[in-house]
Amino acid sequence: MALLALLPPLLSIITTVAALLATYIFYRLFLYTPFFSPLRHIPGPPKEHVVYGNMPSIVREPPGLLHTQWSEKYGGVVKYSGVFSEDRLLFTDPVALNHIFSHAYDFPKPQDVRGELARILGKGILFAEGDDHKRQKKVMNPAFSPSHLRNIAPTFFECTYKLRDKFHELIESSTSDPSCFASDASFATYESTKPSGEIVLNISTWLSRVTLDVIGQAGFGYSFGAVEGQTTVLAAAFQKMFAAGGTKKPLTPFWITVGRGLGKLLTVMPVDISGWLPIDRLKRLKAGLEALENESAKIVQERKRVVEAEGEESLTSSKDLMSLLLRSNISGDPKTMLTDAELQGQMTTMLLAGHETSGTSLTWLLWRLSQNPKIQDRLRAEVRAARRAAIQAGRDEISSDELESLEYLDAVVREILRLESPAPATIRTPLKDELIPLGTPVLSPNGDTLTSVVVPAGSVLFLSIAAVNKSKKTWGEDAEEFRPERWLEGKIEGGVGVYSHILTFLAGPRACIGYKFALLEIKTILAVLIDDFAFAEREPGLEIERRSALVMRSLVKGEEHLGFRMPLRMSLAPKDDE
Ligand code: HEM
Repeated sequence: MALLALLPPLLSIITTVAALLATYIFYRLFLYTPFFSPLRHIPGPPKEHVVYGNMPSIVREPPGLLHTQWSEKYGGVVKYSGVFSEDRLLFTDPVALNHIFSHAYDFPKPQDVRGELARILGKGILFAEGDDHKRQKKVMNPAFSPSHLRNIAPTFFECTYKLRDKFHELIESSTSDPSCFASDASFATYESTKPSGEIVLNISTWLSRVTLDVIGQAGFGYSFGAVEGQTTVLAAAFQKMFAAGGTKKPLTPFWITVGRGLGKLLTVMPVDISGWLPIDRLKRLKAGLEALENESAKIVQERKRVVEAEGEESLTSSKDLMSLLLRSNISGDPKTMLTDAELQGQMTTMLLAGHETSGTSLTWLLWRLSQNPKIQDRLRAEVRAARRAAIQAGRDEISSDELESLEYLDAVVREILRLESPAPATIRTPLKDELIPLGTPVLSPNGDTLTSVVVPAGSVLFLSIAAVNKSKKTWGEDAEEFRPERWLEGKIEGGVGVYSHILTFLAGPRACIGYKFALLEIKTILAVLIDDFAFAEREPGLEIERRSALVMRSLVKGEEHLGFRMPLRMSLAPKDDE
């Protein structure tokens, strides 16, 4: 009876809450953005969908395309709608971007985009914020200095030689990869008609393996043996994660909305409930991350044990980044020392940040070269001339400094990093209301000229790397073309970034700490491979699609169901006198 008496007031509370919620949703969806949002004066495309905002066309088009088009049409700051009609600000104006990146600590990554990765990498530099980040960066900087990179350059060559030898073995035994073809029948046709000395390989798998070996060896003195086909616990963890991190189907606005809602929920929950959710992808990601965390902890502990048993000298002969970190941690100021958890966080961070990024850059690069035999020839001639000079000087190989001085190699690498940035964008949110200056004013919908914009605390700022790197204003009408020669034609004006006017490695205190490592790694792998091998498309004009899955991956158009791949024809490169 008593319970029954409670029913009417309970019902009335539920009705009131539901009515308030409905009113709030109506206000957010229909009234807030056009009439009350402080961002309503910023130009941008009309909202397409009441719940999904502009997401339907963003997911329909190739990654970054709409952001590039919007910034061309509306200017360096554009307002568009995300899921739940959340206002998003797209910034491409170089002055605005410099302001945001140079005040990096006032514009951290939003909590919900940090997601699951941050749970494991939380103690590493990528997700550290404020003073923690400054302290970690100070300890880590020496490990990425040019002099230290010179020391680890031989490791880059050693790992690449293993890949080169493997490719020779596969060409000699005429072993193509059947998974590069749409069907058994098309593989059989290729096998029966192929020119002698040619094979087809999924180049992205091999480049992913070699960059894993490089970061394992140069980063931690750890041998993944990925090119040789070994399966270590760490390599298996990676495999799990990247299988989980990518989806061959484009995400629909509905699933993006669910994903964002879930991300927000997970960040506000006091306990980690992600393992209980019946989502296979999340479970695999979590299992991979946990294995990664456990193995990293073991490696760090083993290193520390050796240092404790044998003294600091045990590190002197080791050239990997972790040894250097341990050394600067021991000899540095105790106040700035990294904790064990932070050391381990750096290891998982570098494995994640420094492996597939370089691997996919190389994949896109070999694809572009496969379409451009003339660029391949010019690059090969430059590398061979440098090798001949090194051999005449009594050395086996070109030095890292000589590699750095090769102009055309440098132009090719800059061009691929401009055009095919592994990360297409990043997101930031201001901690407090901010006034962001614009280098070029934009016109608001009511005709006012805006020379700066006020962004309230908590706004979502979408910083499109792709749009900046392909801006016609900076790069000219052929901005979308792969044309390394542009880097040899004189001074480039405009753009923004820590490296070469491009945003690929971002800018300011939160720019990629490993970018010089990545440049040397990419140049080494490319120089070794291009000297020995020639690359061509599987079929002339084969269409390749881009899909953003942690990094920008490749799919063959019409064969998307077969997963991320980059099938290329490979043969021995002609000798100089041929
Ligand atoms: C082509 C290769 C690479 C690209 C395009 C790249 C790009 C980036 C980008 C865009 C960020 C900033 C992410 C954000 O804050 O939203 C970043 C951060 C970072 N990268 Fe790289 N990266 C590459 C290779 C590497 C390598 C080889 C390493 C390590 C050996 C590395 C280590 C890091 C670390 C530790 C951070 C965090 C820096 C911080 O927050 O202060 N990266 N990278």
